[in-house]
Amino acid sequence: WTNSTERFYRIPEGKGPHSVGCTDLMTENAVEGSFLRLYYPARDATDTEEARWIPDREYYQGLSDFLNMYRIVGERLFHYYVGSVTCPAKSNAAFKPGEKYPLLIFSHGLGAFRTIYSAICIEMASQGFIVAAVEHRDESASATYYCKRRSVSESQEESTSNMEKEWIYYRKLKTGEEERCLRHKQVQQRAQECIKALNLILKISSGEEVTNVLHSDFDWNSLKDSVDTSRIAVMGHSFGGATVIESLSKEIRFRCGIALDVWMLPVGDDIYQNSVQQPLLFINSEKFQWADNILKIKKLISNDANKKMITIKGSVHQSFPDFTFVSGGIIARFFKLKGEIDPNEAIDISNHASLAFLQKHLSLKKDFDKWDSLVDGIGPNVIPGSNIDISPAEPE
Ligand SMILES: CCN(CC)CCN(C[C@]12C[C@](c3ccc(C(F)(F)F)cc3)(C1)C2)C(=O)Cn1c(SCc2ccc(F)cc2)nc(=O)c2c1C=CC2
Repeated sequence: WTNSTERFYRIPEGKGPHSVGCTDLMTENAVEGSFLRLYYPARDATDTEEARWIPDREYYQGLSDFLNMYRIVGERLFHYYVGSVTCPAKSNAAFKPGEKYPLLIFSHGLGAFRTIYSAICIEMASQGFIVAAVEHRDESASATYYCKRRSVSESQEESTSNMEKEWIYYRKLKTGEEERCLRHKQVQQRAQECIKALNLILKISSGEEVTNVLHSDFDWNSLKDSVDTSRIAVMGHSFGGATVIESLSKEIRFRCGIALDVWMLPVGDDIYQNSVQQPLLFINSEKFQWADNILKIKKLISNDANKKMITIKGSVHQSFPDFTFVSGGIIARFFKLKGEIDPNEAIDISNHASLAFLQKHLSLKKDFDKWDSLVDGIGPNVIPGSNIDISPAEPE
């Protein structure tokens, strides 16, 4: 939330050569369907307006639940402070045809949902990626929904659309419930949803007709032959980082992965038996990580030159989601939404390292290799490996 001096806090625009559009896609009228926000290179358009950052008020209710606030308090606070925030992508703007773009699948964190990593997704789209930010239905999102077809009798007049939104809210851990077990089950579902989203986007690129149960005037046929099917990667934050690891181990078409401040708890032990062959970049914040988590990352990296870890100095866990840009003052400090490093600087380091890593492992023909040094942890505010000391304590 911004007080008067910070009213200019906005989610940063993409810095690449392309304008960015975004549109929502939901298939099937069931929880098993796909739900994603697509960010894509768009034709320059002045007439289209920016997309709403948090599109439904139920997301505020879900965030209140997740943050253990009373819904009537949280819902109004969020509506008042961020209800009018837009993300710097043109809603349903015309897709820019003409080249095949690499594809990025993005997986959100615990208590998050598909729209709140727009700074990362918009930057990637502006640099020439098609980005599908999936919304998980594993009850780890603050809120999500699917469209249930209303029975004929209920939909009174023709005018009211015969679709109603069936909301699924964040599932808290029950007392006595073992967290690792729940999160391991959820990460499997999350990986399946990333693979389903991949198949859906490939189906659209192949020219097949898909039904979008969310009626928007976006022309999905314009995406025919738009995806470079040999250049596909998966990216995610925290729980979404664990989803990256699980997705790589299950789907070889994901050529590489990027895990932002990964939460390793949900990852099963089988992963450490060389189940991840693809290149993998871990980009950590300075403050979130702890020894056990770093140990698991190191076990996964173990002497594989294509698996790397870097840490952004002065950053925090919330340096990756968008709240770090739209918040300020006491709230930002109370919830640790910003680190010592300027939020824009932190996200630039993360995005530039990501682009250099993607160029290398997707053999892109771009100039992202100018940021190669960041992937080796060389540059301002970045270090190789982790700042967490895990050397086993010397015997007293
Ligand atoms: C409350 C008790 N506890 C429930 C388990 C939540 C504890 N918590 C720290 C929080 C998230 C916090 C947050 C956000 C956003 C505002 C806002 F006001 F700006 F909206 C405020 C306060 C509260 C910082 C996290 O869960 C951190 N975390 C996250 S945060 C992802 C997220 C969620 C909602 C957002 F709006 C933005 C980002 N994603 C993960 O995958 C994992 C973890 C931890 C392990 C795995």
